[in-house]
Amino acid sequence: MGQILIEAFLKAGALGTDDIFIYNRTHAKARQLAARHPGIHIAPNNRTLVENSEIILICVKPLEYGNVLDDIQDVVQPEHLVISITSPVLIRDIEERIPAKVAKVVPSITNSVLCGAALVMFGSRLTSDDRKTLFRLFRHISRPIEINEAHVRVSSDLASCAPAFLCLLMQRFAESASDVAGIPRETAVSLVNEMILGVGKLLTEGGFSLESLQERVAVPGGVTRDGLNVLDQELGTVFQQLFHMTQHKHEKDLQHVQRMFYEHT
Ligand SMILES: NC(=O)C1=CN([C@@H]2O[C@H](COP(=O)(O)OP(=O)(O)OC[C@H]3O[C@@H](n4cnc5c(N)ncnc54)[C@H](OP(=O)(O)O)[C@@H]3O)[C@@H](O)[C@H]2O)C=CC1
Repeated sequence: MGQILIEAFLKAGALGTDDIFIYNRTHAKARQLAARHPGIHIAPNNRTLVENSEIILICVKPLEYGNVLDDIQDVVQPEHLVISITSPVLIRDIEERIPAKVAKVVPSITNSVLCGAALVMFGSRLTSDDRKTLFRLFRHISRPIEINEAHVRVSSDLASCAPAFLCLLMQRFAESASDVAGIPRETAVSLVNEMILGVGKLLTEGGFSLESLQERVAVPGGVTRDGLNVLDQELGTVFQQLFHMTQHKHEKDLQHVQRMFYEHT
């Protein structure tokens, strides 16, 4: 995600390569990224990165947060803006460990094409100017939407996991078309891909809502209306089950991450 975010900010012209310092545990990965974007600075460690930066994005897996905060806690200052991109590490737990202003922004792979939402949550130390700075930065690559941290899991499901969920649904959709009606799979996939792009535009730029688009396409007694009825009946509680699973996993992850996190204090 760190790489995706850097490349999105560069693509959008929000930052120049000279503005960016990176550090990665496996140094070769940082070198590869810097080689692709000459001008990016490679820091030798997390401490030096912080000493050279105003805004710091932590893009490691949840269980690595403790290590990164250990690395930086002596050098990070109250004026630094530290942004976490992970759901199960709570803002208040980071604030307890470092004196910086802390925010959480959960991006989505859709941000790599400068689309989709970024979920924004503010810690207690950000001023209104800091909030504007953060929104301005992420507006270059996404539609930043402020959410309550208590809803981070379900919001991430909808904004960040959903590209994968939707691709599975669309894959099944195309495969079934091929199985039942004999259309070549590649043709079915191309039709579905183009349709999804069009639906995205209709919902974001075309003035349609989820409901009004269904109404617009489905005429009473027509095949779309019958298709909607089949979907309505057969989908049952599948999405409720999905969200129960992610909520349950989030609770377990929170407990696990918090245990690991406080082992570092
Ligand atoms: N994947 C997604 O779509 C999304 C992910 N996220 C969040 O982003 C975070 C990262 O996920 P993702 O990019 O998929 O994970 P990856 O494992 O692909 O990337 C994590 C990177 O962090 C590096 N790293 C680990 N420990 C340290 C350390 N102590 N100091 C410096 N670098 C370190 C790893 O280096 P090494 O090469 O040595 O392993 C690796 O390159 C997660 O917390 C996830 O929840 C948020 C939104 C969407």
